[in-house]
Amino acid sequence: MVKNPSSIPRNTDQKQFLTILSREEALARFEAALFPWPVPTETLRLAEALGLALAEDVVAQVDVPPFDRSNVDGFAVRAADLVAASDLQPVRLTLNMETIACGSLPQLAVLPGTATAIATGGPLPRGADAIVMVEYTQPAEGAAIEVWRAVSPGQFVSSAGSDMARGEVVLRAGSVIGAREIGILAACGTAQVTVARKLRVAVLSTGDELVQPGEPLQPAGIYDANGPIVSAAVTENGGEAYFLGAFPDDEARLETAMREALDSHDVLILSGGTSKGAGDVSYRIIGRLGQPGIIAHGVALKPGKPLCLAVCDGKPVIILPGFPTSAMFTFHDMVVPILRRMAGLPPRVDAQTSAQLPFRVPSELGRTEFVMVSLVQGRDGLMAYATGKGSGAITAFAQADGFIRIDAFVDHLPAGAQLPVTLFTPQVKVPDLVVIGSHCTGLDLVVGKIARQGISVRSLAVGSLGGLAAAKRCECDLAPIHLFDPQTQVYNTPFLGEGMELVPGWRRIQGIVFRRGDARFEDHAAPEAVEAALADPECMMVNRNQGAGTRILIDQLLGQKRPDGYWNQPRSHNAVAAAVVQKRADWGVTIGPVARAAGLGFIPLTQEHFDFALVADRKERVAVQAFLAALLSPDMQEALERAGFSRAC
Ligand SMILES: Nc1nc2c(c(=O)[nH]1)N[C@H]1C(S)=C(S)[C@@H](COP(=O)(O)OP(=O)(O)OC[C@H]3O[C@@H](n4cnc5c(N)ncnc54)[C@H](O)[C@@H]3O)O[C@H]1N2
Ligand code: MOO
Repeated sequence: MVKNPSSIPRNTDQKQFLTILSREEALARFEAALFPWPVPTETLRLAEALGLALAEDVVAQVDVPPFDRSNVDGFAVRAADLVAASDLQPVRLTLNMETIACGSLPQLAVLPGTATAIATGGPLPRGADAIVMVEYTQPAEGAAIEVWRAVSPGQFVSSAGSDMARGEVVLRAGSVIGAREIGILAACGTAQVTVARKLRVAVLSTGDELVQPGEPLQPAGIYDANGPIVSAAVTENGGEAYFLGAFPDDEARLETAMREALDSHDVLILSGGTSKGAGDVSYRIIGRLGQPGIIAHGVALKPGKPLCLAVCDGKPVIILPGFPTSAMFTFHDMVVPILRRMAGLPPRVDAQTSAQLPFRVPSELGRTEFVMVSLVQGRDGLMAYATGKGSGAITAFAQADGFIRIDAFVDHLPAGAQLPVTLFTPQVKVPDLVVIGSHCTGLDLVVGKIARQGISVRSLAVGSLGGLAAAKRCECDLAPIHLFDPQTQVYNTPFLGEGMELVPGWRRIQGIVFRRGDARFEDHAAPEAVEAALADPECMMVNRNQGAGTRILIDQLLGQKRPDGYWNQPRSHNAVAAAVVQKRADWGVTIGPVARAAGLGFIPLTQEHFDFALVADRKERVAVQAFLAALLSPDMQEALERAGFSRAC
């Protein structure tokens, strides 16, 4: 990050920055500098070894089962005695005077013409070669049984070593120990195993602006998301994360922290400060930490270009880009394979599926681009909606089902392209209800209610027109819309396509927001307030983007006027409120609930209709019915009113 204007780097400061390598080249160089790496091992009790990889092959020290064992309750016999046994001609066998239970050692041999009672799991007595099930016998006079079934030799007997034989390799080095592996080890009497010990990974965030979650956010502060993300991702991939905190861009302090981290850990992962800002110091420190130092700084990846990979005296040091989505993506794509190999774990296997793009996806030439996507079921298969809000947005990664890859020399993918999608989860999880269109905090209330009923909902914010297009293609159940038709002066209904029905939602009051106490607005009606704002050259507005319903309203208010701030055109209601709260603007237009939540003054302008275009074909689906019932329920109507929305009459 850049601290102050005087520290913005001039060209001469930048010669050491970013020699961009391809992803493959960067990985190959990193691996060549790091491996062979002596996997650190430790010997642990079985229960402690869960999730770790075996460092050595495990050889069975005993036979399993250790003796020939009966698999059923019945009688140990000699098969030859029963060759002629049948329903009509049962064979009589004399009983030996013992019963072999589990754990009891047989004392008497089974001689021709005799049988010994035996339980499931009991050791086979000398002389016997098969078991006859108790169901095919009945007691006979004089301590004997009658048997009316023949048995073959070995029937219902597991012979010693048939499961695992002494000396056999039962688990190979590299196997990850789960419940099944623990079963194998316990069954052959192994109490301790030598495993690759968990990698000790030091995690450190950098940036003057970073504030730890739970602390108050100062002006221009940002909560440290990367620290917790990277720590959790290290743990998820079998490492032991040590989060050392967020450090300001102070070269001396950071260097001390990095040296200490490297002394006591196997790996050091930082985030932030890898790009071009003069405050970006961590990569400079690496040069002094050990040989060979930086291996790659700059990878032709999007997101993730400023990734920095280094090896300092045998230990990897990685600087992830500061933007959380870039940090998460580069960690999963470039760092996880290295960590797993260092930890003796097998490579991660990502599941794949195939899906179609609903929209054209532009891409930057020269960088392999990874675009996060959310999957929904379309008419002819899965559709992949890009969830991109830029690498600064954390939800792009968190809400995605997977990602698509766009080659470096492709500048866009056309709408309708069928592509492989790499999944973040082992299987595609198609949600019960899909809502695509405009977003509103009121929608969160309804979705929350049905989610508590166990219905999974995917809600994608692509704007009203994007929602209608998805509804037309049958990719969603409901499209939330708020579109005003100036010709008919009617909201939403004129925009419905074939096969769609209107489900009334709620009304949102659009109004002018201002900071309380501003005499240009306080206690004025809208026309006077706008007049006062336009008359004052110091008064700064914040606009909305083209295509937003709110923008139509603002244009009506302004007529031909273009006051200062007109070209600041954020894309959301909340951004308008934030601009006014933070004094980057003095007024703007947003909806009542957002104004109220931001503590701003509010002059109502008009009521906007927020409704749903329902895909009629999907109306009878259980999840759709649950949504409609939740929407109409009296408690939901009350909750919407409490949040500042009014009923659709
Ligand atoms: N002139 C150029 N500027 C930038 C370039 C470029 O090539 N030329 N690359 C851009 C790219 S791509 C990325 S990615 C970012 C990464 O920059 P840094 O790694 O130097 O990261 P910072 O500047 O420190 O921070 C960027 C951004 O992320 C926020 N951040 C940082 N750490 C955290 C954290 N732990 N938790 C949450 N958010 C964090 C930080 O506040 C900034 O908003 O650079 C572009 N710039
Ligand atoms: O490459 Mo950066 O990581 O996209 O924002």
